[in-house]
Amino acid sequence: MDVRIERLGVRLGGRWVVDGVVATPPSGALTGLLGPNGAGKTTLLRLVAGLLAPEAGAVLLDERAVHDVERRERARRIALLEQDSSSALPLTVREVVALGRIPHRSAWGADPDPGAVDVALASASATHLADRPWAQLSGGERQRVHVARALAQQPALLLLDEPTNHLDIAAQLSMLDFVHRLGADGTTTIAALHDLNLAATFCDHVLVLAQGRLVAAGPPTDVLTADLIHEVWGVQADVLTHPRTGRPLIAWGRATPDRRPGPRG
Ligand SMILES: Nc1ncnc2c1ncn2[C@@H]1O[C@H](COP(=O)(O)OP(=O)(O)OP(=O)(O)O)[C@@H](O)[C@H]1O
Repeated sequence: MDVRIERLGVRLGGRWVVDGVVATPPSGALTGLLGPNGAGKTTLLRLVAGLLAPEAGAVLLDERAVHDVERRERARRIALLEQDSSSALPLTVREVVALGRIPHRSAWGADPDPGAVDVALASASATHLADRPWAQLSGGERQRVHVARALAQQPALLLLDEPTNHLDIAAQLSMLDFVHRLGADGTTTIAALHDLNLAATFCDHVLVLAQGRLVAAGPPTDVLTADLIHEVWGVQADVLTHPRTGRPLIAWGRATPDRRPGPRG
């Protein structure tokens, strides 16, 4: 799916928390949405999903404003994994993941891809949890299931808010690798991530937000420089080159105590 973000802005609590963002995340690729706490990442994802109405600008999906896309089509084509979306559902894990298939079912309940739930469970390293009661899972287990439910939806646009939260390192790597490979089928993914090394390893493109504004965009190798990291996060870092992947490899130094992160310029 093609996504175009045009001078997008919204105020919450009287403050512009997304402010004049212009971006075109590449289609069929994984874009990392980066920025300090409170930068506006979640708000931007909700605007792109059409869950929040902008006060300025627009989000265009395949050249149509997201609010003009009919609800059922949105439910089928856009998946949003929200942060800490927990609930006490009296369901098994397999049943929770199957909720992601509802928009695809025919009027009489048939699923056009009966294997989708199993593929999604495997992609989120959650196959072994399939028959467990959802309510009894640990935080990381629940996060795997949330990711699996979003993947089961087989969306054209996948929006992930901190999908690696609570996951152990093996689950983080295999999930991001799977999500990256979805691009080959044309899925456009935007993932808010805090781990800049994971973003550097898996993302084709990154958008960096600070105080609601877009301060940098492009391939991680161009964007994730020591200067940018210092300006946005107020942290000293050495940016090396990964010996195998050629991607940036960030070695952390110290936070600069009196540095307030903010937009560049
Ligand atoms: N309903 C609301 N009313 C007022 N302010 C809000 C509301 N929702 C979010 N904000 C503020 O908007 C700013 C952006 O929040 P958002 O959740 O988008 O940031 P984020 O980049 O996702 O942060 P984090 O990395 O901490 O998850 C924050 O300062 C937050 O306090």
